[in-house]
Amino acid sequence: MKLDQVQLTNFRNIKSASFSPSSSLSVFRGVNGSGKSSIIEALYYLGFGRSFRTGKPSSVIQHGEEGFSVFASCKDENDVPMKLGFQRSRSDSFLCSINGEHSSKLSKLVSLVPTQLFTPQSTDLIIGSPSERRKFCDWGLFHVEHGFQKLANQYTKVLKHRNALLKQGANLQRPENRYWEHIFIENAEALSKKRVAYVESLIPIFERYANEFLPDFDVVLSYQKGWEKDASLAESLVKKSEYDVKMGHTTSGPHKADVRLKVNGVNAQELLSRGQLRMAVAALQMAQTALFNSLTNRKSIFLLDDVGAELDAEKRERFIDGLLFMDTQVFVTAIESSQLEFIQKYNEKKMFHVEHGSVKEE
Ligand SMILES: Nc1ncnc2c1ncn2[C@@H]1O[C@H](COP(=O)(O)OP(=O)(O)OP(=O)(O)O)[C@@H](O)[C@H]1O
Repeated sequence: MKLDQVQLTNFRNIKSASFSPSSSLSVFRGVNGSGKSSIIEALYYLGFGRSFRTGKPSSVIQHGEEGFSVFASCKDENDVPMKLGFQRSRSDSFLCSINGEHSSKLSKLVSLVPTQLFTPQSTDLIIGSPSERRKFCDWGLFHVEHGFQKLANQYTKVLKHRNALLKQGANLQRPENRYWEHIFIENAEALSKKRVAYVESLIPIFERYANEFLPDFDVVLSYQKGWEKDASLAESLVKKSEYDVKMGHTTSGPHKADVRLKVNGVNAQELLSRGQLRMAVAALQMAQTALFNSLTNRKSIFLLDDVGAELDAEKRERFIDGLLFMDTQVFVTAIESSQLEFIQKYNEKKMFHVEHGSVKEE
């Protein structure tokens, strides 16, 4: 999917803006507060239906206005034109639209716009909680495996049910609860199997990028299933049954899984500098992009906000080179053009100047 026209209305300081991005690289330049990140945030809405900067959607709506909208026309993989949109109002309701058809279901829209984001905060993928890494893994699965979302939703439902039983002090090993335990294990193992297979496919691709971005380190990626290594989930649940009742929730299962990154044998954050952590994130996202391309034959969108922050010029160039090589549609923001001198070499690019919420092609 490539966006060829974008229209924003009442989005933060952008009253109304319309631009035609390059199918390859689009660069947005402007001073602090001009509206660059808002453009990235608006595009992110098409890929995720939410902001990456705030959990309060009303903060995104322009002061004094009732709602914002993001519309894009694009071409799908078979070059068929499509019109996509996302609107949100202060009453907290949202509406997605695909070729003029409105819906309050997000999954169809976001499945059409596979998007990844890299910002100075992206190191959270490594130093943040395991849920960040599960989300990363599930993004890939959502976009490559039809039916994955249904499986993940089903698991969340049965987990909730199991936790409710635990809160009531129920012993889940007793015969009257065996049915629920069976359903839980079945769903948990199905979800876990998908994740294990996905990370296994990702590892060799990631290692290639890690060698390129962090050549001085021995970087190892692995998946931890969320229960004892050498036991089955059923065995772990039996072992933890008393503890789970005491805690009032389930402490084994894919909701406790993690994707670990070890560098020279220790956790990545113990050894890598902030810039190196960013490079590790870049390698993970490049690997995800490459795997997505090879499994789906589709192309994705990559948003790079504030690319100058803590990535040296050579790494910035390597990152963007790699993404463009994979035919990704890349959107980049930067304050200074000096941060992106290397982009002179790309023939296919568009430069935009952002000033007080207005966007002009240069
Ligand atoms: N709901 C809103 N309505 C109107 N303006 C807003 C709203 N939310 C934020 N702003 C303003 O929008 C402007 C653009 O912010 P944005 O983060 O997009 O800037 P930026 O160009 O990325 O800046 P920087 O280079 O500092 O990161 C800021 O001046 C901000 O105060």
